[in-house]
Amino acid sequence: MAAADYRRVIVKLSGEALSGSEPFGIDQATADRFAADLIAAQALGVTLGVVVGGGNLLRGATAASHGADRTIADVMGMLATVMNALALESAIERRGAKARTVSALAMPQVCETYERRAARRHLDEGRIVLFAGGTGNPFFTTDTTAVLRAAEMGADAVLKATNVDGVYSADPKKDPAATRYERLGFDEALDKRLGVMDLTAFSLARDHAIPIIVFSIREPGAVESVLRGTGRATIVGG
Ligand SMILES: Nc1ncnc2c1ncn2[C@@H]1O[C@H](COP(=O)(O)OP(=O)(O)O)[C@@H](O)[C@H]1O
Ligand SMILES: O=c1ccn([C@@H]2O[C@H](COP(=O)(O)OP(=O)(O)O)[C@@H](O)[C@H]2O)c(=O)[nH]1
Repeated sequence: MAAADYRRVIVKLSGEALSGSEPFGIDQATADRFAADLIAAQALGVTLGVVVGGGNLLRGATAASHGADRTIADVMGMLATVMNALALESAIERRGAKARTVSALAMPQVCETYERRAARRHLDEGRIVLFAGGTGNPFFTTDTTAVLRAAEMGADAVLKATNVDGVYSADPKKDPAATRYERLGFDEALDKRLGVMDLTAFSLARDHAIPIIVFSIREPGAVESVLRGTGRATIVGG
């Protein structure tokens, strides 16, 4: 299937990307640019769910390496994803499109609690659904959350929007000689332990035959270009 044929996708947005050129936190101008990008992608007739990370605010494993209790640190990481989702939700709504944050951690004063059927209905009705709170469990990542929600929502693909323009033979930030793949099978990604995504996420995607498209969110309009099949990206398992 060409990327342009996808009807429903889950966009995984790295938390780090939301800080824009700042070292930390939520950069409103960047949130606004992502909102514009998502709305442009939706205008192609694609229904969109978004899983946002929390790395711009807190990563559980990093906090634990500094002495925090891992499970508590992971809860803090999941709470960070809720803040990011709310920032994106309001940026999308400021532009006049409909968005709904649903959280795997119940916080009824803040947003809807994730429930599979209700979330599917929001997508069917054309709302951009922001899946917050990760899976709701420690020791998982938002990459795994994106694949999980893609399986539950009946999505055709996960679009992993990050700070690299695809999957490389090694981490391109550490190895300047690393070469970029255009396409890659799940087994190869798993066997070679290509670190762009965690192995739990890759294996869940393989089990459910959900392709993962990795691309850079730095270019404005990147989500739309990937959906049109014109953007620079690596397709894993497609
Ligand atoms: N084989 C690889 N190909 C591409 N990127 C890789 C690879 N191995 C590690 N990476 C790293 O994965 C990161 C992208 O994943 P992402 O989930 O957005 O960030 P993080 O893991 O820091 O939260 C990039 O910063 C990149 O340096
Ligand atoms: O199901 C999940 C998803 C996320 N997290 C926590 O939330 C943090 C932020 O998510 P992630 O690191 O995936 O964000 P990203 O790297 O995309 O910014 C993680 O470090 C974990 O501590 C978690 O505990 N369970």
